[in-house]
Amino acid sequence: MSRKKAAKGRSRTSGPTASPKGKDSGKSGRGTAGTECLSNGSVHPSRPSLSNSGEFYDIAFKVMLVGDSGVGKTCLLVRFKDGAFLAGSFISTVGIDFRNKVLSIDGVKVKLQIWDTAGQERFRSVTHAYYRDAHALLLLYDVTNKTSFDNIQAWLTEIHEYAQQDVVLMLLGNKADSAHDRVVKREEGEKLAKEFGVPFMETSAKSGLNVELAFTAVAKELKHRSMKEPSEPKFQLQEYVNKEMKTSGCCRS
Ligand SMILES: Nc1nc2c(ncn2[C@@H]2O[C@H](COP(=O)(O)OP(=O)(O)OP(=O)(O)O)[C@@H](O)[C@H]2O)c(=O)[nH]1
Ligand SMILES: [Mg+2]
Repeated sequence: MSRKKAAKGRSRTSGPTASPKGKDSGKSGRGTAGTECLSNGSVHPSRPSLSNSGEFYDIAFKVMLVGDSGVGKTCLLVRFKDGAFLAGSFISTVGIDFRNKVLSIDGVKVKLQIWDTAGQERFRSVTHAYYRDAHALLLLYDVTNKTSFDNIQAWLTEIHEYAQQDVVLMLLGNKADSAHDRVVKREEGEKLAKEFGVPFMETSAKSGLNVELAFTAVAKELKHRSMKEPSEPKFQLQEYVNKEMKTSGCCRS
């Protein structure tokens, strides 16, 4: 539905042509009446639109989950969307999928269309096509997997190559619940994020730690960017996250 509208407004290039296999992808046409495209590509209706799940929303954005295979992208999305954890055997994502969720941000209904990408190398060319359409990227590593952390720099290079220049980016160290298996300290994540000027926090799809916060923070940033009055101060994503964040450690809350 709004995907095509949003893609039209992109400053660099058009959106992906591959047909998504997300839950709501089959239904289209509703929710586009009365919409206008902002220069940043968000769909900003002049009156509320109806999402395919039947919820009204005022503004819509695309968020993409990226990172190595197995870091927990699908689990993070399922936790956020359904409040559940996908325990048991790991089923690697094939290609790309999306789910929608409408959040209420400062009285505005913000629809996030969240794209869950496959982390496996063989699907990279598929996911590259979707980067340019994303308003925000959540880049994940797994705190129990050093390689996934070491690969963050390569992911950032890829993001700079394929995503919009002004894309909202956040680094997430997932599986923070796995204290015994942890090999990447929170401080290492913080240091890397600072080096690249990216907001950071640790999450757990298993316990739910900071999952809602990660998506809410991104939604707030996107909403502020597109609806902010010129006199309003810029939204400080990392500051907001620091204030709201819960940590997995013993001593910070
Ligand atoms: N302990 C713990 N395990 C997790 C967490 N998130 C995911 N997992 C486990 O990690 C494995 C991989 O999770 P997925 O969400 O499927 O990983 P993915 O990043 O989507 O992987 P691809 O689809 O291959 O890119 C699964 O066995 C999950 O149960 C978490 O926060 N904590
Ligand atoms: Mg997956």
